[in-house]
Amino acid sequence: MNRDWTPRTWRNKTVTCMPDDYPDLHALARVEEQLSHLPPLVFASDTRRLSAHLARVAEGKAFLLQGGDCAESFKEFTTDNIRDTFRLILQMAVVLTFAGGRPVVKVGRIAGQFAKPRSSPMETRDGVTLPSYRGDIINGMDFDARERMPDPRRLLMAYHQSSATLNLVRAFAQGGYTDLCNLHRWTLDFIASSPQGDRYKGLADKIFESLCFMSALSPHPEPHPHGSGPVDFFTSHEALLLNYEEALTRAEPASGEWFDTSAHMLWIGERTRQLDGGHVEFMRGIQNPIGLKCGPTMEPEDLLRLMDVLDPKGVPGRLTLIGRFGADKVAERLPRLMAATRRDGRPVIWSIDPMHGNTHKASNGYKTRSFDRILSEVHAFLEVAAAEGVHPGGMHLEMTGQHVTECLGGSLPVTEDDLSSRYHTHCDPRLNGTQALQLAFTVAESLQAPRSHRARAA
Ligand SMILES: O=C[C@H](O)[C@H](O)COP(=O)(O)O
Ligand SMILES: C=C(OP(=O)(O)O)C(=O)O
Repeated sequence: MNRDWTPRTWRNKTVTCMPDDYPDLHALARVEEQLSHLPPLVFASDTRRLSAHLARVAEGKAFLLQGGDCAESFKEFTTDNIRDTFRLILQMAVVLTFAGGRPVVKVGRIAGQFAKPRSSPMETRDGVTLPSYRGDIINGMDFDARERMPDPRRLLMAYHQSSATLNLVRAFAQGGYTDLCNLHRWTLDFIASSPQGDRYKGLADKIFESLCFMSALSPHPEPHPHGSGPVDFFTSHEALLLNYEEALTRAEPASGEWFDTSAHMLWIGERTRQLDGGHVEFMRGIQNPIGLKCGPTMEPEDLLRLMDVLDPKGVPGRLTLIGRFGADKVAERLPRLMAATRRDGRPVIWSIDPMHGNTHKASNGYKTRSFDRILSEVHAFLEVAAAEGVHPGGMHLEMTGQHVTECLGGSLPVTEDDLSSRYHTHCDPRLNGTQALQLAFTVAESLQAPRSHRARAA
């Protein structure tokens, strides 16, 4: 246990990307106090179970799929949105499990992903400058001076929405709500129109046949003919707003160890990973499994020093390194980091976020990402991992089950002209359901190849 750490020690450090313009600091302190008495959102026992699953990923015996909204919002809080994201993660997991022959650990960017780090604290439109939108837990998205003012009541709203979201997700997960039949229906469109259609179709058909076979064996008839019973599904978000995280951090009665009960897994963003900063200070003391975004400016020495603070003993499953370099930089920047961790020997997980290094502005002004570049970064990650002899442990995606038009391309191509039709994200562009599933199939193919070799060799 860290004797010099408490949930508040981050307050003695410099923090970046947190709002410092609350108009009423007493109101903020009252809300923090209120939050600290509210029930935990997740239990330490469930968080420990995720750590055990992640330890298997670290051993190369499982794969981590982490995905969901860029930013959850109060406006888009509907049963359909939650159900569709949950179902999409399950469907992708089936594809990856079938192809990779390894269990997939399912972690949503959900039930707490409300705070966003921004490149610029201010935004100017038509000569008017206001504070940037920082996520619904801090301020509002409308370009209006009142909305853009940080409001502490939003912390409570985010807590309650997270609680309701968790309630729904637990019900889906426990009720065996998997509806995997849809996998086949969902794939049909993109399989038909994709140049790689036949390859995907072969895999989709095999999966569907296996699901039908399992269904025939199942002693449970309707209502979940192709469900696989309860599933383990975990939540995660970026630990950006440290006063919120502090208020939800509690000592486990039996062990006295500290758990951040706002989510099972938390991660440190690319903009807040300073070794001596408040975010690293906070994260070093909690027992939750943690993620660390690793971007193109990170040097091997930076990474090893961060590992010394965040995972000094090399606990399997404790630390997931989430690369996010960009398709044009990954092949140059990733190998030296992977080589450094391999030489170091601590059993970290390597995962890839192919979203955050691949954002650009379309000619019509929309912030977007190209599916081809996303795919290219994932492929490069798999190739580098193979060359370095490191397990490609996971994938971290901004995605939604909704049929949005936010990222360009895919086999049912979204064009620049389509972007305006269903662009609903509150911050960055997400893969839609079809694009996300196509990505899962493509990765599955790569994971399948070494497995087929193993099977033939046996
Ligand atoms: O999701 C991540 C960040 O919050 C986002 O990429 C920042 O975007 P910005 O550069 O528009 O501020
Ligand atoms: C802000 C994010 O990513 P990054 O820190 O990698 O930019 C994110 O994942 O929401």
